[in-house]
Amino acid sequence: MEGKIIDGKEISRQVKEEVKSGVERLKAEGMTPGLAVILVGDDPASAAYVGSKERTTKALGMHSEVIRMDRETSESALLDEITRLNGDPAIHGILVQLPLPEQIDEQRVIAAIHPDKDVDGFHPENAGRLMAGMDGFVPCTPLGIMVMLERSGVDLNGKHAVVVGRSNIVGKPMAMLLLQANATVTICHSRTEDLPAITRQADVLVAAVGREGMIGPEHVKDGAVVIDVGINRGEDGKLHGDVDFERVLPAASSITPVPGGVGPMTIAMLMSNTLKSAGKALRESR
Ligand SMILES: Nc1nc(=O)c2c([nH]1)NC[C@@H]1CN(c3ccc(C(=O)N[C@@H](CCC(=O)O)C(=O)O)cc3)C=[N+]21
Repeated sequence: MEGKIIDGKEISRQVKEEVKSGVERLKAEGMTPGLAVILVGDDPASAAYVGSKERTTKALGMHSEVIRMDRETSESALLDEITRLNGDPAIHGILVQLPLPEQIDEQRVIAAIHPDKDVDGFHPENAGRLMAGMDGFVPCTPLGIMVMLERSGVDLNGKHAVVVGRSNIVGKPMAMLLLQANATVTICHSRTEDLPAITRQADVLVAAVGREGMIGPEHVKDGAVVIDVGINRGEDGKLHGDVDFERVLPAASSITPVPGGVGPMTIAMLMSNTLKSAGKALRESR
């Protein structure tokens, strides 16, 4: 292990370099991986994320298509767009930026994406595959966290991993991946009684609650590895994690910062999932 602060930016750079080489190999075989991102509405944070995904996709040599739809767009118009992309051979990954406006049912939209193009790993088929230990797309944030842990030399075997948060996007798949890596896993959430008593048992603590600075030193055992999934835009306009970084830092054996931790890994794994999808499409076309 190197420094105490896990450098997500640096690890994401390495992953992206590896993806870039993979893209070059596929292109030499006549296959260009393609990612389509659908953005509904004009929320500035969502627009910024989509812009960053588009830039990264192009920088790695992949084909990028961004579809911007009006905030008033109907669910059926969005479903039609997904159906078109499901049938487009130049597109290997489809991502619908969340959250969606309230007239649109997120679950129905996610279920409409072909599971083989679901590079977010949000489709129920991929969720089921993860739970069953079958190959499929794994959600980018938890997958990125596993890569960070591996490349920082964190051994999960037999360790107690505590995940705070039970979303389909982070908490639940994170718990599955940690379990697969032979950790003993506990999932905590907003109704958990005496949260600090449980998180203090964690050798590895993953905070995915969505509340700035929620995890303080009283939640952390000495020597724990602390992973901060929070992306809260503070009143100061800056990004803050779910972990009170400065106060938790002394106890942690290693810790991810925000920004520069989990966020960049999420985008890197999206690129990796898109490459994986294109590789599979190429193999299946021969
Ligand atoms: N269908 C879908 N898939 C997603 O993967 C998805 C989504 N919807 N909706 C929104 C969330 C959020 N998300 C982030 C990705 C990268 C950073 C990231 O790179 N953050 C940088 C800083 C960026 C900044 O400064 O604003 C960092 O933490 O260092 C953050 C957040 C993906 N999401």
